[in-house]
Amino acid sequence: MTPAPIAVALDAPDLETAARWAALVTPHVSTVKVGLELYLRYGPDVIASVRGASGVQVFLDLKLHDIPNTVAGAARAVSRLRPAILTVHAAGGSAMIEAAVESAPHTQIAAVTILTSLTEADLGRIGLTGPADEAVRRLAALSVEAGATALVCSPNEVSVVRAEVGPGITLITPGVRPTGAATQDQARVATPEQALADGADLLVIGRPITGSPDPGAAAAAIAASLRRHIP
Ligand SMILES: O=C(O)c1cc(=O)[nH]c(=O)n1[C@@H]1O[C@H](COP(=O)(O)O)[C@@H](O)[C@H]1O
Repeated sequence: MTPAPIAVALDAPDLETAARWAALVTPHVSTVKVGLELYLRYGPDVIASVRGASGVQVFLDLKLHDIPNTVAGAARAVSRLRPAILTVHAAGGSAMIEAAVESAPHTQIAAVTILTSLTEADLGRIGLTGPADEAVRRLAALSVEAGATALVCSPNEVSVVRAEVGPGITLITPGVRPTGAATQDQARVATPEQALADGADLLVIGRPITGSPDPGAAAAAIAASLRRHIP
């Protein structure tokens, strides 16, 4: 069976746990995601550990956000690890996104638009007044113009972003919660089935899978539900 278009967020405190989660979920999902917690603790070695024998696609979520020269150097430094995807913050601007794209030619650069943990009230407080989907649409357009071929947004904005950027861009949505699951610190959320139906290409799901007593079974259940809803 083809693995489901899910990136499991391996937000673990230690490498052994992350590698165990990765081994349990890789039969069911296309991708595993390494974020700041693991990378800052273990560095580049973490990539090989979670890739394991399966050779699953690794998404390196470092959310780079700095001046173009610094981001270029950082993207170059991690591109030798050959992550399939690397995140940068869209709010770093066009030149910064271009620098990342040029410095990591074998990695897909994904621009994070507006964090899924932010409400519209939070956005107002940081000076981004107006509906979240308008800010997300604007950042999405800017990022694609700068050469990003993937975008990160919440499932609530995915249809607006798809209409803006067309079919060729990979849309990645965190803020995904199966029906009844706790929202935790996520603010703009939807179910996996809804996110996919609205046009997402890859769903980022962490705690609803890794917080389960059996992460392999939790990943398999979500994958099966996606197959039932979207053939
Ligand atoms: O870039 C991301 O992956 C990301 C962007 C965003 O806007 N929101 C967001 O939650 N994420 C990441 O997606 C994962 C979500 O994890 P859960 O909330 O546990 O499903 C975490 O690893 C976050 O770092």
